[in-house]
Amino acid sequence: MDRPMRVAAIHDLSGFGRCSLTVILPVLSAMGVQVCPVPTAVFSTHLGGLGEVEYRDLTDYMEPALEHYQKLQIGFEAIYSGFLSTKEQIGHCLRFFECYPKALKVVDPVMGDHGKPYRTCTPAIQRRMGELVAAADIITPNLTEAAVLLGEAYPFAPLTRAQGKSMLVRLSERGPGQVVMTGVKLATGEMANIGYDREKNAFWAVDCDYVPVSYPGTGDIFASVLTGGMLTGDSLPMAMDRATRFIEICIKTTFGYGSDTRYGVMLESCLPELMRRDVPERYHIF
Ligand SMILES: Nc1ncnc2c1ncn2[C@@H]1O[C@H](COP(=O)(O)OP(=O)(O)O)[C@@H](O)[C@H]1O
Ligand SMILES: Cc1ncc(COP(=O)(O)O)c(C=O)c1O
Repeated sequence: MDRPMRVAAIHDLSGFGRCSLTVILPVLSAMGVQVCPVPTAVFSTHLGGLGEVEYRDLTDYMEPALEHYQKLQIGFEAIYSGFLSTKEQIGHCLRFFECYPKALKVVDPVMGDHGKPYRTCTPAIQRRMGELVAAADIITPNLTEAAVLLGEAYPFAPLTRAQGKSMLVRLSERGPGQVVMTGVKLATGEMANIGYDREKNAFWAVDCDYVPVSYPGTGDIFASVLTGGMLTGDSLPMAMDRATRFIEICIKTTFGYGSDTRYGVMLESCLPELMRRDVPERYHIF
């Protein structure tokens, strides 16, 4: 190949606060993957507690941008979607999928956290997100999003291994051959990222060294490192492990400095870690 792997990244652009395209671009570039951002909206900051946000919707931009790429015969090895603010944007993501049938289709179904949908995530978006998930190869819901996709109540109690596996399998039955659930509290007391590969009939877990603080953008960093790993030769558990370990470094660094949590993790100091490409070995069979 005469160029790096290339990803169309369909997400919002939050200017301040280190989430969505603001972290996805540097993460994938550091991993040697070219990103073509397809912004769905521009926000002055993310929506997590930084006051009245200045906002421009870009739903109308998505289809013409796709047509332009098609006209130029630009190839993409992956189409990766995240935070979507209107149900029409989900239709545009599906068009990207149709136009690039060979691309790896990664859907981070950003809809909520801690048992609650985000205020922008209307019932219509929740319904259509199911269609996008059905067309995906890999999905990366947190536990809240997994429950929404399955139409179940959020499980407040820690999950047993059997419950975790059952959720992974049932999500995979909706379409995607690989499912990774993030931030799962297990009955063993661990917090883990758990994954399932339907074709290989394999279940994986990577334990997280939990830090008692929450930052915006960690889900986006997780899914982008996972995507970068999958495009550059990692197996699913290796990519899960790489993503988990990298966020852990970002979180510990940021927590150590005691920075305002609303400003996100100190990605800039941690990016060199992603370039090392050591072989992950902390994952285990779930
Ligand atoms: N406080 C934390 N301590 C350790 N790891 C964390 C913490 N917060 C997030 N992570 C890591 O980042 C991943 C994604 O974060 P999560 O909060 O689950 O995503 P989302 O932002 O989509 O809800 C987690 O699965 C975990 O690996
Ligand atoms: C505008 C916007 N995009 C994306 C995200 C996703 O962030 P996370 O990676 O924490 O799920 C958020 C969360 O605050 C957000 O407000």
